[in-house]
Amino acid sequence: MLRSCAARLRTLGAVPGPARRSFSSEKATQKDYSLPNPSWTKDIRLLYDQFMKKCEDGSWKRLPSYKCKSTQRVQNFRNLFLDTKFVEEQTPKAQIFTRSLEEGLGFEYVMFHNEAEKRVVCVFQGGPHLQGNHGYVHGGAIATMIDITAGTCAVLTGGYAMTANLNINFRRPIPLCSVVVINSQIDKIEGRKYFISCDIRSVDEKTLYSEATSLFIKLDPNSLK
Ligand SMILES: CCCCCCCCCCCCCC(=O)SCCNC(=O)CCNC(=O)[C@H](O)C(C)(C)COP(=O)(O)OP(=O)(O)OC[C@H]1O[C@@H](n2cnc3c(N)ncnc32)[C@H](O)[C@@H]1OP(=O)(O)O
Repeated sequence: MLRSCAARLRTLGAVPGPARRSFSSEKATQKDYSLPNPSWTKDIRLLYDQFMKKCEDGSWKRLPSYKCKSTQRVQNFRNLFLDTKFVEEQTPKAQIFTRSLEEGLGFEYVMFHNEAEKRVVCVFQGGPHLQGNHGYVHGGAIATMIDITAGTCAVLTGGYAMTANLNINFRRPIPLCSVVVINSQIDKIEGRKYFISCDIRSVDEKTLYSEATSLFIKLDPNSLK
């Protein structure tokens, strides 16, 4: 399976040659990485198209995704929660972890948000550099995807929040280079606490790969700096 995955990526030009690095130094920081690219398989394109159709009546929205982008939301976060010295010295080098690998090799995904249902769905294709056990996606990569999907759900519902607790049951291993659907929804809000559940299923919904519950705490500007 890994061989076919690498061959497909090579055909698509997504596997780097010896002189290229895994971590990209490209300047295209304004590129929207949630749009289809040549490494996307038929499955992720199909789901992308289905969700884009659902976006037409405004009930769902595709969420753009950047390596690093200075949006108003990011500026506000910096002002409220980071100290000035850190911002000046470190944030110019900062990049979104899940967008740091070369196209097709790591985290390929697109998220959709349904505001009325307080749900975020992420369509995810785990590339060959996310291997844990042979032929399967690493559990840490799965946890990362659950965290960012649930985290996005929390932030879009309640504002800046951080993961306080994340419990995952890994039910079935996720084959490398396959496409899965990560579904997150807010179960309960208690003050600053956002309880969010998440599951990961196969495209045909028959296989449940992972289930998770999480707690996100809405940030208090006075408690972080
Ligand atoms: C368009 C695109 C949109 C983009 C969106 C961007 C999405 C990005 C997504 C990125 C995703 C990536 C995300 C990441 O990678 S987040 C990275 C991993 N997480 C962290 O590093 C967080 C570290 N922890 C903290 O900083 C603090 O503990 C926080 C901020 C969480 C709370 O400290 P704070 O000082 O503020 O609050 P408090 O201590 O007064 O607690 C408040 C209440 O909460 C209860 N409590 C606290 N902890 C726990 C616990 N573990 N279990 C159960 N309960 C807990 C506590 O008992 C209290 O309850 P009560 O006594 O009031 O009843």
